[in-house]
Amino acid sequence: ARGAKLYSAEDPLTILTSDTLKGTLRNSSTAWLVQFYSSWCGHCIQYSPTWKALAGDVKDWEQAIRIGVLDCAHEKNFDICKEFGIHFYPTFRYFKAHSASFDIGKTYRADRDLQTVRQLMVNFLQNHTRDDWPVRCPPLEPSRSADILSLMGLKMGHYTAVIIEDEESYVGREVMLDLMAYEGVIVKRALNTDKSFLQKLGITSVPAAYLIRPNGTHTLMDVQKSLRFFFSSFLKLLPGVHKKQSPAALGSAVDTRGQEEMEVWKEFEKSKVYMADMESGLHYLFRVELASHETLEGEELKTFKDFVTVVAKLFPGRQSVVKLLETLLEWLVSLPLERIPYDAILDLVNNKMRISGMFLSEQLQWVGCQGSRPELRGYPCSLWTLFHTLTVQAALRPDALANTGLEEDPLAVLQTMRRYIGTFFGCRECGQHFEAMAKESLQQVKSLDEAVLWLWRKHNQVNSRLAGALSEDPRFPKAQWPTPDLCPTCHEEQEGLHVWNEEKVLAFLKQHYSTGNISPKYTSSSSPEVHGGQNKKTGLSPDQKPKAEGRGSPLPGGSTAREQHHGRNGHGEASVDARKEPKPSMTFLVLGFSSLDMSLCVLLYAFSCVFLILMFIFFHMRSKRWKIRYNRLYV
Ligand SMILES: Cc1cc2nc3c(=O)[nH]c(=O)nc-3n(C[C@H](O)[C@H](O)[C@H](O)COP(=O)(O)OP(=O)(O)OC[C@H]3O[C@@H](n4cnc5c(N)ncnc54)[C@H](O)[C@@H]3O)c2cc1C
Repeated sequence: ARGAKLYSAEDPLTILTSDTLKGTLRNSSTAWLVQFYSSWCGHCIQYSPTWKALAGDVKDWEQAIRIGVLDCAHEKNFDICKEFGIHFYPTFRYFKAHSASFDIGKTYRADRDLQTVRQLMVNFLQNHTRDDWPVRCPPLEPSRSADILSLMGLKMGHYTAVIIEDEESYVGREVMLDLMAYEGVIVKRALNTDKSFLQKLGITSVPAAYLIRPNGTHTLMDVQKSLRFFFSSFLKLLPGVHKKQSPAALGSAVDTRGQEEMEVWKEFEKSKVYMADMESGLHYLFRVELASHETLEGEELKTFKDFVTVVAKLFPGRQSVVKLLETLLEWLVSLPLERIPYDAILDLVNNKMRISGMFLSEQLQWVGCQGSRPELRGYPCSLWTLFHTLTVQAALRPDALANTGLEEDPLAVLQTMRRYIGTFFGCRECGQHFEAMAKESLQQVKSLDEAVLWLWRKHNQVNSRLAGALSEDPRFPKAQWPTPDLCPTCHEEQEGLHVWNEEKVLAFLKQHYSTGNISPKYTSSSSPEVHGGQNKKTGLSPDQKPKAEGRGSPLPGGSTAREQHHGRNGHGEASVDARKEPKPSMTFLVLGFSSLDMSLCVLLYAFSCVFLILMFIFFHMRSKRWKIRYNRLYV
């Protein structure tokens, strides 16, 4: 279980979860801007300071529009992110106020600078109609100059500030929203189109602000700079102007329970590759990342099939996992469908048919990929590890892809990776960067060895781009890899400059990502005791037996790793894990059948009935004709 550490309860925004999201949005009196992020996504990590700063900047607007976040990498939220159709991170959704029915919101690009997003928020508010206007939001339309002039000299008991600006300006609307939570002042805006009005107020440049005092006297507002911040601060500091009591209900949606969990640090050797990382990566990829797609068809299905082909043939994993991948591949190849509901694939990945010796753990066990904080490393690290391993396996076992249609292609693994990353990888920015690198040089790769080196080179390019970024784990600084302590012979110097000895690098990569260097330590057991009735014959090879420490080892608070994975909260109550809810499948003779299986059965049953009836009619007619022809009506 990984906690939502990018944002905390101290930040001026609402942390939403699967328990609170729908209830918060349904019929809300305010509009909402929600960022669906993933705590492992580097771009989300980079963007989080801007999002927090934005939330602080518009804190006073919260009775009109509010800022929220939901971590799709938190296991508790997997299903809700799927329901909302979140495929990439970060995804920004805008939800109108007073939406009575289920609404998945409108997506827009908000990973931009703070001012642009703030102005987008103003536009969103103005998209409301009179009927669904957020109750406490002031009208944002400009006032007529005649209406403003009629206020002059009136004793109203409060200040009226008028921002005069041109049509494109957002300053007036922003100041109106900044002051909506304050008593003793009303802010209006007027456009600079009426020249005589400007003359009467003595305004020569816009934006400008005019102040009508509670006693009716009026004057130009005296601020040093004609900026939103200067106007708003001036008004907030006027005598008699103070903040209204904020409704106690605000912030009630915050739920950070279960997010403070810490995992025990697992000792590991950096010269090894860990099977637990790759299995955890496959678990996340099949059960979370791909599961956000309702169906696979066209290019997506082709990409998925090629990906399964490559992993089924090249993944040097435990027999139980390889069997699952091979079964999935056989099923995909034998199915002539052009469109596959992802639930059918999930049924297979979850082994609903209870096929013996087939199993992929549902535990996230990061070992070589564990981070010093929960939001760091994890899944993207496991994906790199998996693809490096696959390129090396393809080079070490060139016949492994025989009869798959990919056997002749030295680029098979890299092209599959490229398409997977571009189509399904949740971090869209990463996909775009990777695609740019592939476009530039992938075609130059002519052999399986060159493929291994290409991926190594590109990974190092990413490492150097991300060095010092917020997504960098301080305990695992981004460096050119392999570092001299791992491979001294890989490094040389020519005329004082560092150069790679690529021959040695290739040899090192082939050793590092070989089967012999993959440690089974910390891999989860697939025994029936732990996994509720899974088959006893898991097919583990003797050297790949998981060691004792991997089996539900105790974690802080007395919970096991498995319990943590399933979201045990801080109060010792097992939290509801919606993903674990049984899917509507039928149990017949102790076998699990999916709805797809049942539909096929019914279809086949109907076909056999029709076939038998036709056979009966055919033989009946033939025997009748025979009787008539030989005049044996008595037979
Ligand atoms: C295809 C792809 C593109 C990405 N693009 C971005 C991006 O644009 N922006 C962003 O913020 N994040 C991106 N990420 C995530 C980022 O690269 C890291 O995976 C993430 O920051 C976690 O870093 P890490 O410290 O675990 O090491 P990782 O970079 O994930 O490396 C994992 C392990 O691979 C080994 N390794 C390191 N370098 C090499 C190498 N050159 N060759 C072989 N093995 C190596 C090391 O053992 C290391 O621990 C991308 C991830 C992927 C899979």
